[in-house]
Amino acid sequence: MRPLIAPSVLASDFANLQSEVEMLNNSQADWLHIDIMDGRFVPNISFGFPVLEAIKRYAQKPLDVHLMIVEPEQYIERFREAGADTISVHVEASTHLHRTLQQIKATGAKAGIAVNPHTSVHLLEDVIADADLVCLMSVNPGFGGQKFIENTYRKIEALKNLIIQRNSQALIEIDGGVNQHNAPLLLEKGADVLVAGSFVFSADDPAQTIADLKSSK
Ligand SMILES: O=C(CO)[C@H](O)[C@H](O)COP(=O)(O)O
Repeated sequence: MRPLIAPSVLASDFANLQSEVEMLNNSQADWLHIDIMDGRFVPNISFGFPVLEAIKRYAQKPLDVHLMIVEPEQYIERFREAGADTISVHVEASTHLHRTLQQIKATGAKAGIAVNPHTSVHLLEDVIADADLVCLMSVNPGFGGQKFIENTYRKIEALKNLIIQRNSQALIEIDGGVNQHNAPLLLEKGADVLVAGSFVFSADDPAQTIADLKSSK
């Protein structure tokens, strides 16, 4: 099956956000990946509700919102109101992850779990059946343009096994350092969704780069 492609808006030109979103509307992108950083969970601050609402005004595709924030449960409803279609919270930031996944679903959004590179996917054993998506970080979160961490391939295999064992419907999303070179092996190992920021937005032709990723095999 062809992968879902979710370009990361973090790497776009914020001074021309409307035209960047329109480019994505006219491309083969499936979702828009939106990174929310609070300067506490990660050592960087990106943007918040007003920018998400602005993106939503122009986006014709689902918004896949990745919360890199502490106490994400405090803001779930507001992110949904601002336009999120999928909301992913970090397992490392969620004391009551099962409850938070139900809270996300109660808003009508899809519920995702994001996992840092150092965190074992086995921690998800008892919640994987409640997740619609697992976002495996293939860089340490906080910044675009970092080098892909090779151990991610092994984690995809372990996660895929867990999903099968627990009869979960969760999609596996890979986020960080994704490019045309590592995409084929990521898909072979079991990835369903590829997030790509700098690889897409630094290309001469971002829409063509998205199309190339979409036809990776
Ligand atoms: O979550 C993120 C950073 O925390 C970004 O989505 C991710 O890094 C994608 O950017 P790039 O493709 O440039 O690595």
